[in-house]
Amino acid sequence: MPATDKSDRTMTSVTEQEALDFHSQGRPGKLEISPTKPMATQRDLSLAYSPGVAVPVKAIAEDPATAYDYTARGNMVAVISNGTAILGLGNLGALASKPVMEGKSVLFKRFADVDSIDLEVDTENVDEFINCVRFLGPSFGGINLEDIKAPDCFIIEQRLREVMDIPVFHDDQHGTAIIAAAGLINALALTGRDFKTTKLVCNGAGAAAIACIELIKAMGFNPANIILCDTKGVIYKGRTDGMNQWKSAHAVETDRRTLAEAVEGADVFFGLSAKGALSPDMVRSLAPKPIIFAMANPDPEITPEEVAQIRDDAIVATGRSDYPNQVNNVLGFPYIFRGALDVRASTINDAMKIAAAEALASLAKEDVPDDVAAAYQGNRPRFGAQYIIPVPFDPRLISAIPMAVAKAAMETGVARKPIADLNAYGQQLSARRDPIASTLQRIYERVRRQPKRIVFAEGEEVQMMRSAIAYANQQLGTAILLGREEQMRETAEQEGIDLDRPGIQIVNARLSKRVAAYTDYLYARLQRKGYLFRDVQRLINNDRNHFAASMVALGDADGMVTGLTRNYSTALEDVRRCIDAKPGHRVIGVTIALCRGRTVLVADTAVHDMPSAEELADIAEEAAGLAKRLGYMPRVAMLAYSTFGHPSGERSERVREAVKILDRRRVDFEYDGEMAADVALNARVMDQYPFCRLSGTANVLVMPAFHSASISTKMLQELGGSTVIGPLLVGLDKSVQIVSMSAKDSDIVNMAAIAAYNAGT
Ligand SMILES: NC(=O)C1=CN([C@@H]2O[C@H](COP(=O)(O)OP(=O)(O)OC[C@H]3O[C@@H](n4cnc5c(N)ncnc54)[C@H](OP(=O)(O)O)[C@@H]3O)[C@@H](O)[C@H]2O)C=CC1
Ligand SMILES: CC(=O)C(=O)O
Ligand SMILES: [Mg+2]
Repeated sequence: MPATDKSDRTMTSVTEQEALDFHSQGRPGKLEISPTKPMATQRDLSLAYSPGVAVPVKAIAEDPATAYDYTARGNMVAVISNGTAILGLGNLGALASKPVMEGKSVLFKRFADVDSIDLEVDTENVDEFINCVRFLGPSFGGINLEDIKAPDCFIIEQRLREVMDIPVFHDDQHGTAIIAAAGLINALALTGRDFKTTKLVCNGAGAAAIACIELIKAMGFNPANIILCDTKGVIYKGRTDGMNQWKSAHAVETDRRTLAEAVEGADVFFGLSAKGALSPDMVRSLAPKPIIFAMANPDPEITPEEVAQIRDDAIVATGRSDYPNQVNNVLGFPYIFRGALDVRASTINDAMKIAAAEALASLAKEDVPDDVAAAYQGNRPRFGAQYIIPVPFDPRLISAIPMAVAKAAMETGVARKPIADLNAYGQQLSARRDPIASTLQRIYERVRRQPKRIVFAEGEEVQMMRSAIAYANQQLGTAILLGREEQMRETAEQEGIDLDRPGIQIVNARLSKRVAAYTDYLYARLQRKGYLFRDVQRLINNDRNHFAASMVALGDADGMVTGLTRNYSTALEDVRRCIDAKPGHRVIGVTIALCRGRTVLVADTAVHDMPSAEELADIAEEAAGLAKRLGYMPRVAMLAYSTFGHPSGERSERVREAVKILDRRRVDFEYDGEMAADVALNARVMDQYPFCRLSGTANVLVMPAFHSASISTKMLQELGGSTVIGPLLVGLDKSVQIVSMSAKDSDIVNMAAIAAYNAGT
């Protein structure tokens, strides 16, 4: 890892502007609420609200346990803070803590499919806080307390645990402790140490630190070998200044008084304090092969680069995602609550915490399979100093941790709804993985291994500049911004965008030495299609799409992304003047729709207006090919309004004929039709056609015409709450992707990554 200073590091992973834009773009903030039941008709309203709602009300009043059947309670966790210890930023108040709490809520959903809402409670008074939270029990299956300063957090958590009958879990304490313990188990094993004789110094004696020390002691770490420090130095027996009962419980007999004295010869340093607290001299004074967990956020007690400048025998972990060995509670809280909720645990006890830590530690020692390697940005990790703990995106976590937690809850008698079939539970857990996340991860990982040069054709657009920077920052390759440099720089300056960074190249079409080559190339293609040489010159000089597509066609770039300033079909026409279909292929658009854990590819969403039977068969082949490249086993449904001949009608004829053509072509994927969308997507409806050749519900839908494809995917996005990616252009001889005019930065970066992926990684 190159040596950079701390501020550089912060800036190279994401810029401050990127962080603000990320939070403000679209709907401000990071989460929204969406209903799980239809609310469309009078009947829906009668069921969901009065009078229907009275029935579950009475049922719950009679038997409170039925609240788990009739309401969202069982999968709902509140993330609650008063903002008195926001990360390592200190007491910045309840309101300022909201971005962190929203973030924790979305991580619950993203990683473990736990629904969550953030609640910021505007009081620093412990009793007021407790009184506010204690009455919220009926709303939630669990309470995740966050970023509340010590010692208040200890009192708050203890009292709430006593009065509430659902898990109350202070994440900064126990989440952190579980992850740190897992990392420690592995780091000790790697350095040949054990819990009994290792000497550990923990800087910080707040929420996270006290809980870490308590957990590792509960796991067998020798209490006499742990020294705790805070802002006043070593916490020794007899100290009175700045003490409280929680610190006193860990005070030791020692004549060391400062952190510098404490760390001398220590094997392990835990930092749960503040940025920069561990000095280079202190690092020097640690024992051979020291273990340094600098866990303060967002900036650690010392950076891995700083340690590397001093010694090369250390195992270093931080709380950040942009260094190896991220010891951060994000690895824990989503999965721990998943397991606790699934068995309706009344609490999260030590046995469940230890089980989670051990499961996490074991996972790091396992071989990393292909689909998991994607989460590691292409560097398949092997258990060792740079990989003591899995990354948060590791898709195995959702199976391993909740299972361990649920089992421990059952074994210790706190599970109110024990799981009878643990195998089935394991499968349910894997099904909760977000499928597109792993698909996109795979794409990003492959591109990182073979970075590509992608032209961002509308380089003067602010969104393109931001996306290009994100593309380069994510080490996907070189982002080439096409446009007038002066204009670009002026806009960049106004918007606070720094274009002079590695991975960004600016190409000014008018000044490019390649203009003549591109003009000759395009003229040769268009001269018999009614274009004069000067028409082509104008296209190359004035039109970014023609210039960019010619760059790609002549190998000056590997792929391109465009579409922000022109509608899809116009941009596609521009590109098609410069680039043909791949020999033997047909150019089509495929949209990826993700809804409720399912991914379906819909085609053709871009090119063919009313495809013939032959064209429908081609579309099926192209879409199935893309599905395979994305790692899916295609099951293609040829859609129509009718199913296997009923109702009969001329419009379904083409689709039926397309199926026969696929039969004749003997294609190597599953397909059938014609069928209606519900037959294709609903297993119970499909069962009514036992002769249907699909082995399961379809994951590729070939639409009978462009209008049905376009209308249905747009409806899915707007009404169905689906995430929709695309249309992805498939079948072109060179790699081009066109975004929609309303694309967000993240859409553009995804499309650029897909263009890079298709460019032959
Ligand atoms: N990686 C992870 O997953 C997590 C990391 N953390 C990080 O741990 C840190 C503490 O968080 P938390 O426990 O919630 O906060 P608290 O406010 O509860 O505790 C902070 C503790 O740090 C001590 N401290 C602060 N600055 C220094 C310093 N320069 N030298 C020595 N001690 C210092 C304080 O000392 P005193 O008692 O004297 O005031 C206090 O004991 C934060 O940086 C936070 O981001 C927290 C949770 C999870
Ligand atoms: C990670 C976390 O919860 C913290 O730093 O506070
Ligand atoms: Mg926290």
